[in-house]
Amino acid sequence: MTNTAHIALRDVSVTFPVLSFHDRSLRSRFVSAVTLRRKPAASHIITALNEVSLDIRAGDRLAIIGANGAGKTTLLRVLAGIYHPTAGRIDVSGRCLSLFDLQAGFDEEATGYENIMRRGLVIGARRAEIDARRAEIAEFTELGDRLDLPLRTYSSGMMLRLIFAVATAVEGEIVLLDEWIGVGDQQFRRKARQRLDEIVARAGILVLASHDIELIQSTCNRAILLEQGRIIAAGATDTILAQYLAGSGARKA
Ligand SMILES: Nc1ncnc2c1ncn2[C@@H]1O[C@H](COP(=O)(O)OP(=O)(O)OP(=O)(O)O)[C@@H](O)[C@H]1O
Repeated sequence: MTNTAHIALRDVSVTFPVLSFHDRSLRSRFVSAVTLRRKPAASHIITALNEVSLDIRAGDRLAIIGANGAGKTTLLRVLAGIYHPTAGRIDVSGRCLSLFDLQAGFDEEATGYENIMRRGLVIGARRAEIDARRAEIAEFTELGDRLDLPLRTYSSGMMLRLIFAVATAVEGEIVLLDEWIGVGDQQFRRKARQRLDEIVARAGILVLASHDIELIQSTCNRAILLEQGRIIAAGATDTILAQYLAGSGARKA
């Protein structure tokens, strides 16, 4: 299953039209209504990704590197199908397992067990698959009877255990990840890291968006450097990391 995964992006751009506070004000909406302007025009267009072209093939462990706001999360969301490109084209062959956007799909009032299903569906699993793995997921969380209680009664560490257990029980040929390795207490963290290593080893493609240099070096064999939504460098991990670190040093100096 691991050698057919492939992702191709051609000139992919993602823009967000943003209304300022003024545009959203009652007065502005009233003026729009009486002048029959349907919607106030967006006062800013934020370009989160700008003509990104990229091929990711089986065996690639790709790091997405860049400063805050460079477009890393946006690119992960495009790969996961959460955002559609405003322009350009994306082709993904292979099943994506999205291990980012941690809070998505959870309901505070639902029990741990109910949330296992909700979250599983959000990250791309099928209902039957989650049902079949329910006991295994529950065991991995080590939360026992607390899984019958509503999520609002959980500590943040307990919540992370649940998120992690669901995420890593699902198979994916393409694994999309950001830097949330440090889950839970020391004992759980060891177990989590081991589980994550297994998933990455099985996946055809790993895409990791991170600021964690050590994690990138130990996990990835390729990297791209994003700046203001554009790929400004691509190549071997060490080369691209060196370029990024030299650039961020220069920015601070
Ligand atoms: N929903 C949105 N609406 C408007 N602008 C957005 C939205 N999401 C992202 N942006 C903008 O797009 C750009 C890229 O954001 P993104 O979250 O992809 O950056 P990032 O590289 O992941 O940053 P960080 O390292 O800080 O997490 C930023 O300028 C951000 O403000």
